[in-house]
Order: sequence, then C-alpha cells, then structure tokens
Amino acid sequence: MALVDDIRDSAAWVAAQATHVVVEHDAVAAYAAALPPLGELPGLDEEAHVVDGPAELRAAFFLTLDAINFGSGWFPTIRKRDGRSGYFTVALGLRDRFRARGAWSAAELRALDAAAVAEVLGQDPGHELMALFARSLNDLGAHVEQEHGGRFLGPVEAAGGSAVALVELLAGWDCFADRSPYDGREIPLFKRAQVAASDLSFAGVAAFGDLDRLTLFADNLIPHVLRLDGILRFEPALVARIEAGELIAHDSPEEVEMRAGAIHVAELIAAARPELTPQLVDQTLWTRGGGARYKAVPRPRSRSTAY
Ligand SMILES: Nc1nc2c(c(CN[C@H]3C=C[C@H](O)[C@@H]3O)cn2[C@@H]2O[C@H](COP(=O)(O)O)[C@@H](O)[C@H]2O)c(=O)[nH]1
Repeated sequence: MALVDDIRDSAAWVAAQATHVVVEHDAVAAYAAALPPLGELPGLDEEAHVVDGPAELRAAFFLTLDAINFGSGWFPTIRKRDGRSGYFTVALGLRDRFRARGAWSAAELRALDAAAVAEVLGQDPGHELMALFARSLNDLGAHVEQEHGGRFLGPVEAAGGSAVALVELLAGWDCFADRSPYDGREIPLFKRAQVAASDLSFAGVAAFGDLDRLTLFADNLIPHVLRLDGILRFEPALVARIEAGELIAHDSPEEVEMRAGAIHVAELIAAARPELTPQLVDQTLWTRGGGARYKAVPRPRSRSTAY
C-alpha cells in the first residue's frame, strides 16, 4: 500500500475508536458546503518564502524549511518576529538568509550547529529547539549530499512527477520522521514530508500529477480550528488542559486522536466536495487558523519534531 493511503486508513481507524477527540459527523456536510470555492483558496505566502530564482534554490529553500517546520510546542518560548507566528518567524529568518547568502549547501547543512541556526532565526543559541533544528538539518544535508550529489532537486527528480513517491522518499529520512503509537499500532502521519511535496508544487519546483492523493497535514492548528468550528469535539478534560496551557504529551492517545481526527475530517470534506482535495482543505483551514477568532483561544501544544 502507498504510504499516503496507509496514513489515510490509519487515521480513519484511529478516528473510529477515538474517545478523547470525536468527529461530529452530522456537522460535516454543511461545513464542507460552506468552504470557499476552488478559485478563492489561499496560495503560497510569497513574502515569507523564496518563490523566485532558479528551481534548485527554491527546492533548497523548501526542503530546508520543511526539515525544520516543527516546534509548535515551543513557539510560546521563542522570540517572535514583528508579531508574526512561530512558523512565519522561522520562514522569514530562513528567507533572509537565502536572500543575503543563498542556500546552505548540503555539506554546510551537515555541519551546522545550534548556534548557527539560532543566529539565522534570531533565537538564543541555548534554546532546546535550535539543537533539534540543527540535528534535522544535519540529516537533510547528509541525505542530499550522499544520495543526490548535493542537489536539492535530486529528490524531486527521483520522485518522477509523483507527490506520493516524494513523500515516501522523504519519509525514509530521519529529518522527516513522523509515526506515533496508538492502541498497539504504529500510525504514520508524516505531516512535514507531505507539506514539503505540497510546497514544492505551490512554488512551481515540481509538477505532480497525484497531489489529490496526499492527506491533510496533521499539525496542532487544524485540530484547533476544527474544534472551534464544531467539527471535532474534544472531551471537556482535554479542553481544560489545553486552555490552561498544559503541554499534551507527544504520542499520547489524546494527541494522536487530534491529529488523526483532522486527517479523517479532510477526507470526509473531500468526499463531499470532490474539487477540494485534502491538500487544499489543509491550505484553507490552516490559513483560517491565522485569524483572530482562532488565535484568541489557546491551541493544543505538544513538543515534538513532527510539527
Ligand atoms: N497543516 C499545516 N500545518 C502547517 C502548515 C505550515 C506552513 N505551510 C505553508 C507554507 C506555504 C504554504 O502556503 C503553506 O500554507 C506550517 N504548519 C504548522 O502550523 C503549526 C502552527 O504554526 P503557528 O501558527 O506559526 O504557531 C505548526 O505546527 C506548523 O508546523 C501547513 O501548510 N499545513
């Protein structure tokens, strides 16, 4: 079975027996119908990302960014840039580095340390997240150097026009690892490997014929959006912990149910609105999550390298 289908089936299996986070099935049809039409969906933020220049540079930017597109559990503790969110603080730091000095080469990535990453992102060198970012970038550099001759377009070309194949390739690298245990099974989620395929497509680096086979990218923000929108019901005790700012343990049943529930809801929406793929549902709901209504309520936070 293709990895993306394993993600989809596994998420449906979790959602079917979940007790902490339940899908409000009766509300999905109206919710799906009310999502904006295809022509009104948000695109890639062109200011925060490297969207011009050679394809090799854009490939390097998005693989580098998505190798560190995690840390939401630490975001309340990082120094935010101009009132931007944690994700955009990281993206803008990286964008500035690429504008000033180009990409890090694969060999440079392999040798980066936490202090060098912290400097580019405007953070304290001793922050725990900087060491995790450095480790992920070291692994990315090693794979690109050893398996693709130092070319960031290498993995894209190896995927041969298939987003599904690119996700499978990246999922085999430690820097994109994302599986969680649940009730005796290993649940593949692979949020960042799938975001990377999506971003490379939005940025025109790759032309994939099978983007419709990706699942939603399971982070902490979309479950929050779906909770406030009445599509995922969290048990009261979980809501209380989240709203008190308590960290929810990565790999706990509650956390896996939130992520799997969001993936499953996107499948239900895509079934009701066939022109909206799970990737586009993700883009719509993630962008919605930046709005004031969603920012006004504490979102779930877990400390992991997955998202
Ligand atoms: N499901 C999903 N989760 C995504 C993304 C992205 C960025 N992708 C954008 C980039 C180019 C395209 O325009 C994409 O829209 C980041 N995240 C996650 O959000 C979380 C919240 O972060 P914040 O609000 O800062 O605290 C954090 O865990 C982060 O890892 C996505 O696309 N989908």
